[in-house]
Amino acid sequence: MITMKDIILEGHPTLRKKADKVDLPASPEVRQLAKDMQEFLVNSQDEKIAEKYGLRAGVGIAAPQLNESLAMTAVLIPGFEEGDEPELEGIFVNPRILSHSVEEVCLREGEGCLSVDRDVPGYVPRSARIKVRYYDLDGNEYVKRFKGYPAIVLQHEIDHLNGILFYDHINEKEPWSLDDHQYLLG
Ligand SMILES: CNC(=O)c1cccc(C)c1Nc1nc(N2CCN(c3ccccc3Cl)CC2)nc(N2CSC[C@H]2C(=O)NC)n1
Ligand code: NI
Repeated sequence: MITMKDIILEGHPTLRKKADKVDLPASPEVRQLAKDMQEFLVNSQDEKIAEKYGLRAGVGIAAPQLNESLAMTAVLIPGFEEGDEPELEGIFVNPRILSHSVEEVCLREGEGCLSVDRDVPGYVPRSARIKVRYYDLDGNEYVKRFKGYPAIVLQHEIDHLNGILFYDHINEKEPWSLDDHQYLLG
């Protein structure tokens, strides 16, 4: 199982690389990596398992964070109530943002990242709505639109595939400022 020692931290060069495209249909190794990434997210969100193994909770993880420079990310955003089906769950292979809104949203509390083990305060402006083309492990193509928290999480994870970290987007001079096309979420 993946634990925090497997997740590389800022300063590691792989986090700043553009990840390679995944050959599809995916090899058994890539399928196993995808499975391990999904399992990590489930474990990280389970209070008992997270506590037992010292896992930081996440709703997304990208292969480069495991020092695998591959364009693949796993997302698991739980539903609002216990027992609800997830708000978003899946493996996104070779994702590409095809178009996005001018309007931007920020998480009210800022963002955290499994590869950044410090607090970096400030709003992280992201497109409020995105249209994403991606593939599944068998090579089937999908084009879907996302908004709200799922859109934020997907942009955070797709950034990892392009060597971008969340704090690259924070306004250095006024980290908690918003201009007139930026809104708070949540
Ligand atoms: C500095 N202030 C903050 O971080 C911050 C502070 C407060 C609130 C938010 C909302 C913040 N922001 C933030 N909180 C999250 N989690 C909230 C808790 N949750 C979780 C925790 C426990 C069980 C199950 C779950 Cl689900 C896991 C996810 N996740 C992200 N990000 C940024 S996009 C990718 C995503 C990610 O997975 N990061 C590791 N940001
Ligand atoms: Ni991250």
